[in-house]
Amino acid sequence: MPPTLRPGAGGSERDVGAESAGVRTLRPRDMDLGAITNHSTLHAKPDGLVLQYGTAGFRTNAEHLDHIMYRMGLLAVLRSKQTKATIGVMVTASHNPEEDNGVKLVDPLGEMLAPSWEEHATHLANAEEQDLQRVLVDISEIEAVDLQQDAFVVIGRDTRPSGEKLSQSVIDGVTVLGGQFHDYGLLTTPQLHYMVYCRNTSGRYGEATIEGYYQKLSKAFVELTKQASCSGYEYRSLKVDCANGIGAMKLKEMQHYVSQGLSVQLFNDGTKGKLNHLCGADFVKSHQKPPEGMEMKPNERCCSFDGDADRIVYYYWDAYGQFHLIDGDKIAALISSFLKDVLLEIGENLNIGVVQTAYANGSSTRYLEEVMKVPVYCTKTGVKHLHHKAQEFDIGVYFEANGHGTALFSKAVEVKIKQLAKELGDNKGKAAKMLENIIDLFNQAAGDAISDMLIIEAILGLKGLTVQQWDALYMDLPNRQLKVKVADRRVISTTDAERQVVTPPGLQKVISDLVKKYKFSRAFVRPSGTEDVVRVYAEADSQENADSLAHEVSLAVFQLAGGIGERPTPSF
Ligand SMILES: CC(=O)N[C@H]1[C@@H](OP(=O)(O)O)O[C@H](CO)[C@@H](O)[C@@H]1O
Ligand SMILES: [Mg+2]
Repeated sequence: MPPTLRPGAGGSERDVGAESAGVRTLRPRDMDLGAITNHSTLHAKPDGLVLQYGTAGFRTNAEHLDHIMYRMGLLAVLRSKQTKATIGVMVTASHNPEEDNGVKLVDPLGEMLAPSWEEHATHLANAEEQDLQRVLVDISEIEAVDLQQDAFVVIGRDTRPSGEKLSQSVIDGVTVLGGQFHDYGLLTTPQLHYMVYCRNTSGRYGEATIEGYYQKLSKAFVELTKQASCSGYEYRSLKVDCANGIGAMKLKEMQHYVSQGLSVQLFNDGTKGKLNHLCGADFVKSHQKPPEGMEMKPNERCCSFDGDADRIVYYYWDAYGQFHLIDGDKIAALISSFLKDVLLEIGENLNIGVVQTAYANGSSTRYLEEVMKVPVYCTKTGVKHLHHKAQEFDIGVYFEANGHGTALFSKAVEVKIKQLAKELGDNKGKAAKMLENIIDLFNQAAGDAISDMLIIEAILGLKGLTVQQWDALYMDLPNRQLKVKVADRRVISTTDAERQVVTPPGLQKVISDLVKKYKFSRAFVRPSGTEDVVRVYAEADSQENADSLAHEVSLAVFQLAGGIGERPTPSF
């Protein structure tokens, strides 16, 4: 029996004298199902549209997302009630084209939504109008949500034109379920994660305002640059491609806080170009070439953010006109080697782990394991998997090859380093203070282009490393990524952190045989969680061989996994 209606929408009206939370948590006055349905008709779901909460939430053309936003507002309230904490909702489609948009929920400690709730999100998003009430009731029951509990939701959005209206639909969903909210408006994705983390740790992590974010990061950064031995102009200037996105606005706001230690020159700042079009971290990484709209001189250190500023990659032209990409793998190598050195200096033996995905370049894994002697772990694609694994170490460094990552420090480590910074003198004390600032500079809620950029700049300055020296840590194996269109990408299932195909039968054997034809080679395929494609990755001893292996694997996918449209042709 569905609960009866109560008049009026939203608010935080209490059901006085209700039974204690537990067995059946739903009571007539807890959810105004009538109002939920009425408002839902204003955010009607297009008939037959099925979307899935993927690697990074829902993402598609912005025109198909209004109902999703409303429903994610509803879900955020339930999650907030259940966790008794502030929940975040970020409206963004990251590196996707400007016409797209998307949404993801942020859990209490600034991390990605728990997997069981991703399933609820998918059910709720795909419920037909007449089933919406039932699905909401089901979720509340399964998760034993105490509907008496207050709910608080914070919302942020990137610069997409559709963002404002879609945020409004989220707010509609939040208020109709009686939730309170704060709309931060324009934010980078990691800034929203930061806000959620701050709010749920009573300000211990930082102040939950944009000013608080700038203050925390810039204070740590400026302290670090004071300790740097190299502070010449070339160490302080950096060119940044902002993908015509939110990163430009936020970096402009932040510029004067860090100007003492860093001078940034912004390109693709959104004044002319289109979001992510021929620029941004994803473009640079996948095309392995510089973005348009950036003036680069040989040996100048440059970097690119993606559309919502949670990824960063570095690069430069050498004196011979060759382009060098420094991706997430090399960022992880720089950071973990720096952390190892600092710990050695302090005399602390902590366990550091580096977490990667199958897309990590084979050379990076070899370098980390064999030269740096740090343990490396491989997880499935998607930051939530890496983040989760990284939490197992005293210090967990995680990066996707595309430049999304950060480092996590256990509470015990943070406390210990703070204490050592106070107690120790001389070089040990200096190193402990350095590490204390580095910890503050990392966004431990999520990978963050601004925070990562400041960390990299600080480390290069402290170590006196040029971009070429950093690049020379190891040589990437030539690699290629391709996409194959198939009728239903779910026919491909994988195991071993996505490095082996399970279905369709026979495909793995073909891939393994192809890989054997080349030297230093590796290849794998997996269905994308953000696009309707199957991704193919290959690496080998030469670019020609990597291209050729990737192409052959694409053909195998096309043939064995129901390819549609044109057969893949060699495109390099
Ligand atoms: C190969 C690749 O770069 N995949 C990206 C991409 O996921 P796919 O599931 O591959 O579409 O978008 C994710 C979200 O931004 C990111 O976490 C991931 O690394
Ligand atoms: Mg992004």
